[in-house]
Amino acid sequence: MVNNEIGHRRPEKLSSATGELKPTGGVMRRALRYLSRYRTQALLPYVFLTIATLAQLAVPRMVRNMIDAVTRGAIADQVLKALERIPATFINQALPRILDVLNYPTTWDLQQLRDRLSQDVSHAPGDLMRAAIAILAFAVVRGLFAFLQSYWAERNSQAVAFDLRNELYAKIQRLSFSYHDRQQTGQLMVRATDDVEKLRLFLGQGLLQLVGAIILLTGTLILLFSTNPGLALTTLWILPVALVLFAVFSRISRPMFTRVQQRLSELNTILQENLAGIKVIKAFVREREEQAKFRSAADRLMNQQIAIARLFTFLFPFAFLIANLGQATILYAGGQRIIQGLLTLGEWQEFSLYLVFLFLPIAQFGFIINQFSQASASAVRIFEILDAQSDVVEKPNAIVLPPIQGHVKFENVSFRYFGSGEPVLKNVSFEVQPGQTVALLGATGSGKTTIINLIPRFYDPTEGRILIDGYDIRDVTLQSLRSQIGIVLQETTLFSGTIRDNIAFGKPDATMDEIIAAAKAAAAHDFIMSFPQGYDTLVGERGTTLSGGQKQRIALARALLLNPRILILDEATSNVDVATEVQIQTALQQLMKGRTSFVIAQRISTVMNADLILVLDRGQIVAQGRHEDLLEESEIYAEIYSSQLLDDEAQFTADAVILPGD
Ligand SMILES: Nc1ncnc2c1ncn2[C@@H]1O[C@H](COP(=O)(O)OP(=O)(O)OP(=O)(O)O)[C@@H](O)[C@H]1O
Repeated sequence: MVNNEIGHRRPEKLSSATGELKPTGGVMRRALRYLSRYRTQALLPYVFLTIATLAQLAVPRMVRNMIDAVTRGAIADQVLKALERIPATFINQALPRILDVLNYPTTWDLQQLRDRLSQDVSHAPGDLMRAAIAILAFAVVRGLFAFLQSYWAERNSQAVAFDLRNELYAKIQRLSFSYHDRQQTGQLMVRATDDVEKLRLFLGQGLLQLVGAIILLTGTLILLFSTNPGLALTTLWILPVALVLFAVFSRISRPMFTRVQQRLSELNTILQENLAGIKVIKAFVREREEQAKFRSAADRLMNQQIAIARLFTFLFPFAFLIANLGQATILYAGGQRIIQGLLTLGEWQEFSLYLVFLFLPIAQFGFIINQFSQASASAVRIFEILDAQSDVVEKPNAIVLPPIQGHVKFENVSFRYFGSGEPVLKNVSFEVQPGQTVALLGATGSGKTTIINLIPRFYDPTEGRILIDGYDIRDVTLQSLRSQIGIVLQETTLFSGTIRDNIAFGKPDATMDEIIAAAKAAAAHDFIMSFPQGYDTLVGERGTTLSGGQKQRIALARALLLNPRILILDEATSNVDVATEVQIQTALQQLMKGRTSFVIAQRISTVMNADLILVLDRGQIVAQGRHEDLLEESEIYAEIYSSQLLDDEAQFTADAVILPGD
């Protein structure tokens, strides 16, 4: 038995539509690695931040110097005036006490004291000026480095977002069909845009704020304790209280942020489906219901966001209460120490300012934790995609498929879609010689599309194997395999751009002559030339709208340009008129000539001309052979022939009549 190991492989982690996965520290470490790719550039904002924070920390000390200079000068002035009014005998008696109270050496005489007091008075304006200039200088340094820090942080985080978006896009492109079968487009879009933005915000701002807050907190504590350990101790109680407060808030808010992302994804899914299916909605007059569906999703998103806003309106009053209590403690305990002569006015003010610096980082921690929660929830959602394993993987030692002849062999191929119990294909075996045309016939859901999806490895068989020119298609590189297979599906997708770009989609370096030749063979040249801009006519979302038949012929030209040895066609001509049908029919025959072609047949002519007809019934080949033989041998074929194809006979006759002269 040939068991396909790859076919059994399932994605390790299924991307959850609900995003209920728990964020882990590991994902954030991994996200940080994206930042560390930028090495020195990634460190710059942290260097600037440290300088700006140190400048910020210096300011209260300058304020203290300023106040102390002013009070010293003012007190000296008053003492000088008092000394002039008191008789010298009294002063000389009390001099040692006076010197002691003023903190001067008790051995000084009156003249020395006077000189010193005059000096204090005359120095005060200079000290005041110097302190003011220092405050200004520190403010300038802080502002300048804060600017540099923000600029580089933004630059780096944008670079990370750029990398992540590109990686996500590349991965989404690489993931197999079965992954996309299970994913909602809206979900993928939110992950590639909004989730990347959330992670970027944390890497750009949150992380920097965290480091800034840690420096500020540590610096403040060191300065407080070095100034007055006793007073510092009295303020410390606010640290644990604030930490508990913010921890509680972050715990409550974290799941709320995850729910916001889910609601946003739901809203996007509805929006995306509605935009893609706008015609169906209008045709079935479902605008009102769809609007209601959208509105209710928008409502759920809004409610979730309001819930978060409500939570945070509670946080601020609490935070301010703690800050004010801290201030009150400082004012009271500091005031007492001043009365006892243990603290200067300047130190009192310095403490009061540093207290703000103590509280600020703690308040920031609350926000940073929330930002971290949001970012890690988003990172989980992003890495889920990046880690998703494609069901169709290229072997590490895959070889390049050499130019093929087009011999195709299915050996006992069975296939089951992910999540579906019953196999959709059972023991399918057939062989096609180079250049032959294979027509696939069968009731709807019998497995025709599934068979053709296996040839370019959009899915891998669950059992059995497929050989092209004797190569197991799982042993060759996807690029070399798919580039030799041309596919024209019923539903034609054109991309925004010119007609020329669309034809050259699979071979961008094609010359204009090659493009025109392909268009002529696909019976598309004439209608293309009827547009004023010819091959430069814009199509796609904002360009000229082409008819179904025109789009199909562009798709044919696109496949023809690749000159593939194997061709896969899903015949559908129901939406075109007889003349176009004939043109397409001719183009198709042209296209199939000399190539191994697999056609999901709708037309009797295709079936009658086919070298091999595969009749499918519930995933099994119930008959195979040529038309004449099958008509005699297979009851089921005769039935399909009469019920599904015979109706086309009139059409076929009409085509046949027109064809010779075409
Ligand atoms: N992506 C998918 N995931 C799960 N099941 C699928 C998927 N695509 C098709 N199926 C199931 O596999 C079976 C075969 O589908 P397939 O599209 O191959 O039939 P078909 O013969 O091409 O039908 P039709 O003529 O209607 O296009 C069906 O029962 C279908 O429901």
